[in-house]
Amino acid sequence: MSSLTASASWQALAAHAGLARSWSLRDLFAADKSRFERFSCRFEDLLLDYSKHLATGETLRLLLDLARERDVEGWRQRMVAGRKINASEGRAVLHTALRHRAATPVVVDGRDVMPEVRAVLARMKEFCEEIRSFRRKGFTGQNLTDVVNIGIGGSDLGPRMVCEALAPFAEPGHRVHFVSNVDPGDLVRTLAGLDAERTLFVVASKTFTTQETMTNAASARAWLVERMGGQEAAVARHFVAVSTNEEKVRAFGIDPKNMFGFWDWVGGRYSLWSAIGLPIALHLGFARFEELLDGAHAMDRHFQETPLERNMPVLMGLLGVWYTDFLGASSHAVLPYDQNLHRFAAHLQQLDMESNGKSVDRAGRAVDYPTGPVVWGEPGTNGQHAFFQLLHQGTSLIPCDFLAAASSLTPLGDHHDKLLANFLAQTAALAFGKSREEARAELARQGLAGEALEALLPHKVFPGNRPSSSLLYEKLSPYRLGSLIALYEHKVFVQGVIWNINSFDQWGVELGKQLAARILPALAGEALPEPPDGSTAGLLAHVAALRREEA
Ligand SMILES: O=P(O)(O)OC[C@H]1O[C@H](O)[C@H](O)[C@@H](O)[C@@H]1O
Repeated sequence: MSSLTASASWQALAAHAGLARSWSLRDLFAADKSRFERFSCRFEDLLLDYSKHLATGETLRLLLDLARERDVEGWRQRMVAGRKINASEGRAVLHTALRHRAATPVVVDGRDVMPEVRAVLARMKEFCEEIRSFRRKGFTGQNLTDVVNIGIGGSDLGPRMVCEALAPFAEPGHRVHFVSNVDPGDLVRTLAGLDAERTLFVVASKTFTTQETMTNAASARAWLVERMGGQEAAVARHFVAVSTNEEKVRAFGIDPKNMFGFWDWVGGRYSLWSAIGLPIALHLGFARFEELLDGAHAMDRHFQETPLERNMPVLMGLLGVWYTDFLGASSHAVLPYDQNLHRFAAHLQQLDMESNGKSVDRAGRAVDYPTGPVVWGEPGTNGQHAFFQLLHQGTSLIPCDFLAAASSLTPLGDHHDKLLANFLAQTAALAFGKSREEARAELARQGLAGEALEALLPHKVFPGNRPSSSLLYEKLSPYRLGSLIALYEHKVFVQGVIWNINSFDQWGVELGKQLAARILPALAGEALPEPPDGSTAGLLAHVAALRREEA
């Protein structure tokens, strides 16, 4: 047994979970008229309603015991103080410094990192103003109207999600595009609609070695140079880089004066607050980017300063642990009833699954408890007409997060009321279901009786007790979005601490990269130094045969 599963608080939760299986949310609400007040928490205009969870006051008490026993408060302090909590890479974890808006220092290895952070922000601001005012022109003197971000993973998902979410705040004049996939279709289709003379490329890569990004960047550069009559000098006017690796940026042919730096203490999936957020600032204006940082900083302070009982990321993290480790859930759905957030789940997938998809603890020992769940989701109401059937009547327990704004950024007739009615209805339907008796009475009202009624009845029952959190805010804004993203970052952190894993490395993505590099020559018809496994060999042979047929 690991020290976690052997701990008193874990054992108490395991015993308590036995009781949870007989609870009904209808009964829990009936027994406590103030359940909503007791099981909700506020941060500014953001409300977390966690009353529709399979949890009692005792559950929360035991989960908070677990959090204290695992020293969530100590780890939190170590993270923001710049201690090297990413031990397998020997790095500090300081995305909070990127949005640190106070005048106080943040020290790593005895050095205050804030002057550098502010210096890069100042350069980003200046660059944004030059581009947005059209003072900085393209090589042929044209206005630069289109920005293409070339990056993948953390160098794509965060900025892309934020640009999509905050598009209603964008001022006209500049369009932002994102290219991530090495599939030629991504770059080819994006470039097809663009005029090279008016296009600025942002090559975004922490390492500046990622195969997809380097391949896309090289092809984009070739496209540009060709359209500029072979003049390499055009690259300096049309390419900037965002990276931690100046040497590789230089080797690629981008002058470091066109580079925006960041640091090894920023994880890729936590990097949208750094210069990786440049496309956000170019799209929305630098002031909006700063509002995003402000919102995240406010959530950082809430996370650091609020007692665990009322601490939103702590509560969300603990409820996730409750379902994953004690009630057998293996997935978690994120369902924004806010179309602006249509890429939110995609960003959270990397944030959560790359952080907590681990099966060894900090010391490298195999864990004997489930860790990070599969995170997935789509915006409502679309999901209702697709996969909600399984949420309501399937055999899996899938806790859900619903996110909704009280008011729309783009109001139109009664659309938003209908959106909210659906959000409220779905969370209630999941929690309270429809009993056999209710279904029977409904069918009888519809004129059914006897065998026909009995045959249909089981299909019409909704078991309920399907848990959800609701996150309700006034209206999406750069500030509110910043705080929502930071909320999830800290939720993931809390869970990583409980599970005693390093949430900040990602060794699991390396093997596939190594094998792809080994296999690549075979696709160009070269013999491999070592024969691949039988399946790979068979698939390669089939690719070759299909290509021969095509030729
Ligand atoms: O920014 P880059 O160095 O190009 O990395 C891009 C992405 O690829 C890697 O394989 C990691 O899995 C991600 O964490 C990272 O965000």
